[in-house]
Amino acid sequence: MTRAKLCGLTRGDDLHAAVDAGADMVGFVTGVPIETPRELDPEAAADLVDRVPDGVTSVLVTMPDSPAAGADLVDRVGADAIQVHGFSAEEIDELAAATDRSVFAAVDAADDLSGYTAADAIVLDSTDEHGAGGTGETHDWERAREVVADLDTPVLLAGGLTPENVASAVRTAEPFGVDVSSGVEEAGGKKDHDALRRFVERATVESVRA
Ligand SMILES: O=C(O)c1ccccc1NCC(=O)[C@H](O)[C@H](O)COP(=O)(O)O
Repeated sequence: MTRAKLCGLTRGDDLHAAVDAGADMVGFVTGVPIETPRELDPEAAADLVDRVPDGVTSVLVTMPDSPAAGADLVDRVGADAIQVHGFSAEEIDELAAATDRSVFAAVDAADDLSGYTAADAIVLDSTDEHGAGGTGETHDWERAREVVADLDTPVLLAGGLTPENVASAVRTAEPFGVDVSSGVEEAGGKKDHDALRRFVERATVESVRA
């Protein structure tokens, strides 16, 4: 069954709704050098991470200055996994060596991914000029399908997914999982609880049919 990662959570009631909707992974954005309504300070992220139930993977989403800084931050926040945007394959190697948490490499779908072998998962995203995610932009799902087929590493398809398009995305790319943030918001940083539920339902129903 396709896994669902619900990302950019900033409020306790949104976390609760994401878990109730059936999220496999929940993401919290901390330590990014761009303006985003989804950013939390590390203490607020740690507080939400503490409230993630067993069986749901907590993910720190960040853009650290160095692999060592990423390893320190994920320890401080206490998340199960660290998702890093904007790192080269060599920096992902260093991060994986510096932490015992899972490492998700968030990369632009157009990038060469062959070197990212140390990552536990690839988040295949649409990124902005800084390498940041949360863009709400889709990318070529046929190319994503080739990436999924070529890599041994699990791929989370991200970028512009919504409750309306996620079934088609899953059918086309057949990823290990899907990742959404802005497509399930009622306003910047605030999730629409009905959209969270519909997103997970449609992502997983489609994968059962496939
Ligand atoms: O959400 C942000 O503002 C953000 C900023 C900097 C780095 C990453 C960020 N978000 C990552 C995600 O929320 C998701 O992993 C992914 O990019 C999907 O975003 P969306 O296209 O909004 O569904």
